[in-house]
Amino acid sequence: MTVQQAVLDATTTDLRVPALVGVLGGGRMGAGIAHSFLAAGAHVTVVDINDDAVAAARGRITHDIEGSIRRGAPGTVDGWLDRLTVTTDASAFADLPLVVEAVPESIELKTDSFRRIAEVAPEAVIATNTSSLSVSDLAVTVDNPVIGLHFFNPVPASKLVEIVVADTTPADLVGEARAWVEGLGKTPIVVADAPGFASSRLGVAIALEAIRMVEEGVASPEDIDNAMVLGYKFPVGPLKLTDIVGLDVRLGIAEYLASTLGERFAPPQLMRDMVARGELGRKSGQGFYDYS
Ligand SMILES: NC(=O)c1ccc[n+]([C@@H]2O[C@H](COP(=O)([O-])OP(=O)(O)OC[C@H]3O[C@@H](n4cnc5c(N)ncnc54)[C@H](O)[C@@H]3O)[C@@H](O)[C@H]2O)c1
Repeated sequence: MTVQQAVLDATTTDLRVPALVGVLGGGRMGAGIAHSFLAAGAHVTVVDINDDAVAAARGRITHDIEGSIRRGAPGTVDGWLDRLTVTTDASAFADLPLVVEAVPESIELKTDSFRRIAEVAPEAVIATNTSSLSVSDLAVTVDNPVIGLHFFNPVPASKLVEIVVADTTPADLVGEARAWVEGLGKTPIVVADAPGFASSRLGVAIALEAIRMVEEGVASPEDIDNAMVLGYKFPVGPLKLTDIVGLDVRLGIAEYLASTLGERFAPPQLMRDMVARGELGRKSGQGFYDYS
């Protein structure tokens, strides 16, 4: 289907997201983001780095589509796939109104990616899925309008999207982004471009205090998690969640927050020791809990 046909289609349907959406990087998050926009009726173009990555991205998105159809979403797997293009050719982003950047978390890689998007789509809104980098620092590399759209993992099941407002984000784009997120069936929260945004900052703060409590022998990991699950209705305790996210990942975030927001985010010694021992949580078989 041509771009023009797609736009024509969109004018006859009731889309609450842009009719044509690009996603740079079809990994864990990019594939989920592509799936969400497909579910909302958009035509989605995913660009990844080589043929293997393209095949893997297509596989992840197809898997998510099959899940949606199984759970009763309208249409057929093939019908959804007709609206999906996965390619290594970034010029496929030409003329798209929105490109979501979901490449790995590296400032060099992301600024380079922003420039590549701007070259082929100088008018596009660029939305970054960064979980920790400054959106304002990324935005200065291009003339395009830029905003943060911080999706959560796994994207299909997560209802939250943080809209991160950079220094240069146009005010009307914040309202548009809210409408897009609602159009995806998710709930937006709007946050300033501060380190850790809202979710990582608060989530990591609670986890660090829980780890200090284990370190000080206040209670066992199970009992600390139960305090929050049963006492405060957390769906998962802060230590179990740290195991799921990965102690190394959370250590990196804590170090970044300590360097930007101050000593209150300094990682506890127990956390450093566990990471040094390779106790990274669920993925390594051992964290605050034993998964072996
Ligand atoms: N994984 C999470 O839980 C999570 C949650 C929220 C936000 N994020 C953020 O989302 C972003 C992506 O994370 P992820 O977990 O999906 O990573 P990932 O490693 O699963 O996927 C990254 C994808 O980008 C592709 N890629 C690498 N270099 C590229 C390039 N130059 N051009 C095009 N594609 C390229 C890779 O081939 C891969 O498919 C990061 O900024 C991360 O911080 C991750």
